[in-house]
Amino acid sequence: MLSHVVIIQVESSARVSIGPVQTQFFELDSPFTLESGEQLEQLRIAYETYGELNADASNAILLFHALTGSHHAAGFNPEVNGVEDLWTDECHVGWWDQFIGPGKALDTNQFFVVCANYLGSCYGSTGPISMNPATGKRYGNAFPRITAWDVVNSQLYLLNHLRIHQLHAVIGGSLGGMLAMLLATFCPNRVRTVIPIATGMQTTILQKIMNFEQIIAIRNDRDFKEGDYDLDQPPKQGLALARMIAHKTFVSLADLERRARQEITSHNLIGNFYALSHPVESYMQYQGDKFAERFDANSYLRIMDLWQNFRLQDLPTRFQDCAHQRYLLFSIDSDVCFYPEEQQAIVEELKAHGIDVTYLTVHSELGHDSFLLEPELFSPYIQFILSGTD
Ligand SMILES: CC(=O)SCCNC(=O)CCNC(=O)[C@H](O)C(C)(C)COP(=O)(O)OP(=O)(O)OC[C@H]1O[C@@H](n2cnc3c(N)ncnc32)[C@H](O)[C@@H]1OP(=O)(O)O
Ligand SMILES: N[C@@H](CCO)C(=O)O
Repeated sequence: MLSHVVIIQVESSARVSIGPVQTQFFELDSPFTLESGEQLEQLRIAYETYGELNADASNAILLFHALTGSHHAAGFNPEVNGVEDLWTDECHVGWWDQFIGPGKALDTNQFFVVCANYLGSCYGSTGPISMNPATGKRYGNAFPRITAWDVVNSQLYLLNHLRIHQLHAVIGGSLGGMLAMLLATFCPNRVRTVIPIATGMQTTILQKIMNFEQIIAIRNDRDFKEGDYDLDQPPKQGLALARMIAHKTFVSLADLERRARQEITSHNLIGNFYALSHPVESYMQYQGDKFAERFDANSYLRIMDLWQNFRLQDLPTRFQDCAHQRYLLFSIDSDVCFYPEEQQAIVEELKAHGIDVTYLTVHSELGHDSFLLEPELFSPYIQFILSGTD
């Protein structure tokens, strides 16, 4: 009965949208040094904010998007300056619109929410499609390798610019959860509450294999040209295949079958020996093609690279400085991208270091992407922990 009431509240607040929002840009006024020691002459971070920062800047929440998301987390943003060519209808409504707004999980009546596009991505932050000041041409393949720390560090500069020295909370799902934990453990004094969702402390062997397959899929596209492709002729087939490889780990098999309409939109032969024979093939092909229209291959490879090499280092030492933090950690029981065992390992590590953790496994039929699609499963708990006083 009680959970029924909660669900009704979330559904009714979900109708209250934050409304029109605009992309903002932060530009660092000096070169940005990457973890590798290499320097980016210019650093630009695209971001959005929702709600108002209070007088003592104590109500800020930093939200990390996942692998292919963007800074556009809530409301309606019809365009992103400079990258219109990668901006599709799918992206107009923020990817966490159901979680952010008045009365929602990240309640903008109380909190100031910041979401920034990853360094290296393709939605407005400096990345492979940006102009290289040294050559006057787009970086493309010349864009350097980046690490998870580089993404986090770039966002710390943004927080400094916004005069936010301590976050009320940092939150993220999937790869975004890894970045949230990285920030929380490497900069413990800047974070009070940590909310990682469906994530892990290091890349698993299965993820490494899946990611490697995707990297090879892009590399093998003849249009890839070792990364020196023309943006007018990008390696769409490789990117589409990469998305198909990944998508089956983001969506449960049962839900994939349900999502695929009983229709095969293209009966094209592959070579002269195989025609699409099942709606799920048609659906997967469509998902791949749709993704190839909205993402840049070099950006995808940079983000894959940082995921492949992700590992939270020196945890025993780092957690010693995190005793003041509290965690709300979520597993999704049908997740085959970040299996619940990975979050259980996080819980054990936190408990071993005396860090306060609330651990919840939500039941979903949808798989890993549940955290993007089912606000009613997460929102009441997020609201509860965010409203806790220090
Ligand atoms: C820049 C941005 O922020 S992009 C938007 C934000 N995105 C992110 O943050 C990434 C995370 N988001 C996602 O991965 C996705 O949006 C999800 C998983 C949450 C939802 O995926 P969707 O593609 O919207 O939904 P779903 O998986 O049900 O697929 C529906 C599509 O498949 C098509 N489809 C269904 N069955 C078939 C079939 N048999 N054959 C061909 N196409 C089919 C539908 O027509 C529909 O097409 P449309 O997207 O053009 O309307
Ligand atoms: N499907 C989401 C989550 C993956 O972790 C994305 O593409 O970003």
